[in-house]
Amino acid sequence: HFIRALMLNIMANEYLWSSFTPQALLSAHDSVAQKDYSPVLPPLPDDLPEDEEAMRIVCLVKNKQPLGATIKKDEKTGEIFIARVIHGGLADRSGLLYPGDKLVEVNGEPVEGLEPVQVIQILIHSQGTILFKVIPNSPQPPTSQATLYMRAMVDYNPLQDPSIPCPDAGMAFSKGDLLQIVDQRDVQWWQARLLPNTTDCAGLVPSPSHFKSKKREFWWSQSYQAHTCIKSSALFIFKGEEEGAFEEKSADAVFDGLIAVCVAGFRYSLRLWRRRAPRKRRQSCQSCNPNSCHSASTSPYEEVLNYQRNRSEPPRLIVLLGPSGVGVNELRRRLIKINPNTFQGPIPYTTRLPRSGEVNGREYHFITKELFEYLMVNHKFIEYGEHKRHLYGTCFDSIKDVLDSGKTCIIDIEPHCIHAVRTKKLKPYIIFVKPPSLEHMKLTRTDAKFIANSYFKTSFRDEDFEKIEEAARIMEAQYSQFFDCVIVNDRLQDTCMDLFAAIQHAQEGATVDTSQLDQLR
Ligand SMILES: Nc1ncnc2c1ncn2[C@@H]1O[C@H](COP(=O)(O)OP(=O)(O)OP(=O)(O)O)[C@@H](O)[C@H]1O
Repeated sequence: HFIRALMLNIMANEYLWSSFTPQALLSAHDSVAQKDYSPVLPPLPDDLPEDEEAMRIVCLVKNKQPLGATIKKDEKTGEIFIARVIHGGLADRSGLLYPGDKLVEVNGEPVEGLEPVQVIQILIHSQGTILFKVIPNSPQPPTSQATLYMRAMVDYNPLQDPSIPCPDAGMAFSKGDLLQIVDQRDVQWWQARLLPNTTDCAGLVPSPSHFKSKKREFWWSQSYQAHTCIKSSALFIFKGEEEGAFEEKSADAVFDGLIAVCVAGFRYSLRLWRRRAPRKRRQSCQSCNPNSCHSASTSPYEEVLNYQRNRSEPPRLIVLLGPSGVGVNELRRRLIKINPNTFQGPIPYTTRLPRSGEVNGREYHFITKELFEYLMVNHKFIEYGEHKRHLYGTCFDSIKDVLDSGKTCIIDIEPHCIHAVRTKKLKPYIIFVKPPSLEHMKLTRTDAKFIANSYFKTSFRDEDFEKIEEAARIMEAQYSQFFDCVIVNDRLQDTCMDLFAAIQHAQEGATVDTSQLDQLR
């Protein structure tokens, strides 16, 4: 006979036994009392019959920690077994209860013929100590599994999932959450912890295979839309009636206050294009590029690694995105203006001829239409479009040039281009610039001007703030799983500081001069 006893604390009111499904949750709140035992426990039974099967007796004393196990009934034999031991729970840490162990008695009451829910009731109504008598499952080989880290691409709520074996043992998560996958032995149900709380008891989450087999069920609030690629002919085009609102370069000068290399015309053209009603414009995109499609799947998770930058590596690409008018360009411009040796934007490509004073490779890379189209069909652009019959585009090579120079490349993109930049090489750090409350927008944007649909700079009206807020909500609902950081653009100076700190964090290991922080004010 193999008998082991363990004195554990349990508190009855902390039980999670709320599941009354056939595979009911067996979860008590207890912990190994390593040191002091209170109350003093009764002696272990010494009158065990000689012919009894090998048994293990586990004596528990209630406290606040979860037992972390589930039970289920064998429908054929009526026997009750431990179905699952949850990683990090007491059962797991004690090493005394294993999946497959047959439950014989709880507090001296035989469980034979009982339903799992009745077993749970015994536990709920138990005071002080609880004695489990189990017939151990055959010894299980120790498992050595690598811990995986995943980013959730969907929201999940176990309480709305009819397929989970035990909702109370499930773990809810939201898009963008980081999960530590601690147990993948069950192909359908993984065990995971929600980072950064690595000491918590794990919970059940659906595995990707489960997701595949259950993807039609309602609990996946799947708002992610796989990117649709368009043919190279689908450029965004400024037609006659929109032309002439500004001379492109002078408009940059008006808007940005400086005509710098980093704020060249494509940016402005792109912003004009973005002003067009979505139904009028057609998106260009890059997501068919095989190098960038790895993340555009409909998998519920995406594997991630802890990033520790090697100093010999180029800095990560910094991507800003946010609803139009929230201040993305203002923030990018300020960062680059104050730290031109640290930050830079990519030089755009264009098919138009250089104007007086413009230098190839400074304001733009001036190239032929044939070359532009060649680059386009070969997925070399993140975004591209046509303005006044000239093509403009942001090319991956321009980003690479900045990164190779050791500077941090900052770009701002439309959210549908996220997939294009999410490559292992660029390791983009995606920062969502979020508007503050309507009230704060009104307070802080009193002197601000933005480009309205008419393409003329104008002051913000209340309805513009409402549109920004609504656009931010939609963007967040659809793309938040890709955000590495969210920064609320309330007071401009504070936002600049936050942005600077976030970029510094992203480039951990990089030499970002913090003495420049004051200049951002
Ligand atoms: N935190 C802020 N406080 C006050 N004014 C701000 C703040 N952020 C931005 N602004 C001002 O709001 C206006 C619009 O900002 P900006 O042009 O950067 O918007 P955007 O997000 O880049 O939009 P788009 O890309 O559509 O042009 C500018 O006048 C800018 O100076």
